[in-house]
Amino acid sequence: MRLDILSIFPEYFAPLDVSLIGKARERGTLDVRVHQLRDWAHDVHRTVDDTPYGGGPGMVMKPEVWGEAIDSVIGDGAPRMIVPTPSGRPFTQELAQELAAEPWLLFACGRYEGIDSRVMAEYGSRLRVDEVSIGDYVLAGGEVAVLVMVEAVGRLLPGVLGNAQSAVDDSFAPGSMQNLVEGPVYTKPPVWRGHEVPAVLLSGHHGKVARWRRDEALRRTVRNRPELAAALDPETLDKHDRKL
Ligand SMILES: O=C(OCc1ccccc1)c1cn[nH]c1
Repeated sequence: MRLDILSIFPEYFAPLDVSLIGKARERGTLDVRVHQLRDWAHDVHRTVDDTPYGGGPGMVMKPEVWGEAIDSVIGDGAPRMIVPTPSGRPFTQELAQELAAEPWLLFACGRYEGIDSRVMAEYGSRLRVDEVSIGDYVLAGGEVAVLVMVEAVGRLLPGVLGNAQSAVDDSFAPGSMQNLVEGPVYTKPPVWRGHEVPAVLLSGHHGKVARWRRDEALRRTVRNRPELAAALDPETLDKHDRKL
């Protein structure tokens, strides 16, 4: 997968050189290219923003700079374009899986009050353009949201995660974990400061362990995410039972 990221703070993406993503890059699974948006701002101050039409506080990112930058980065190619913004569609594990199947993603990091809307309109006629929100809060810019999405997508790529199975069992993963969060996890020692690991997990009885995990996942979902639990139809609950 090729990833292009356009930002006025390319240094935000140094973390992509480490850990899982770093290894995927070394392996060639991921080809990440970070670009300084200001390289396409030609005035002496390399200005990328201006005051908003209609008035109001803050600044808006200029369409000309974005147009030149995107044209230069994509040529006549057609990546899927993702623009992080609080007003976007929710980023979910399902969308992460969808993006993980894309051969080429272009992330446009907005700052200030956002990017002139005509940029998304201009490229929307030629590319799949999605404005995406990672949550209902406002950040200073899209960079951190891109780091979140790149990690969520990158870990789903073949060979990136040590154990491919663990992605299948992720919280929210479509299929048996849809609308469910994962339950508690444990490792050695069997007793720590008087706290014992639930006996079923030491029983070696895989059916009982799977059922216990499903029940704990349900319990935690009801406690922490009642709105998801409400979405669990009896069929899903039953499937868990049948699956076990
Ligand atoms: O703040 C965010 O993106 C940066 C941004 C982009 C455009 C205008 C203001 C801020 C964001 C919050 N959830 N998901 C994304």
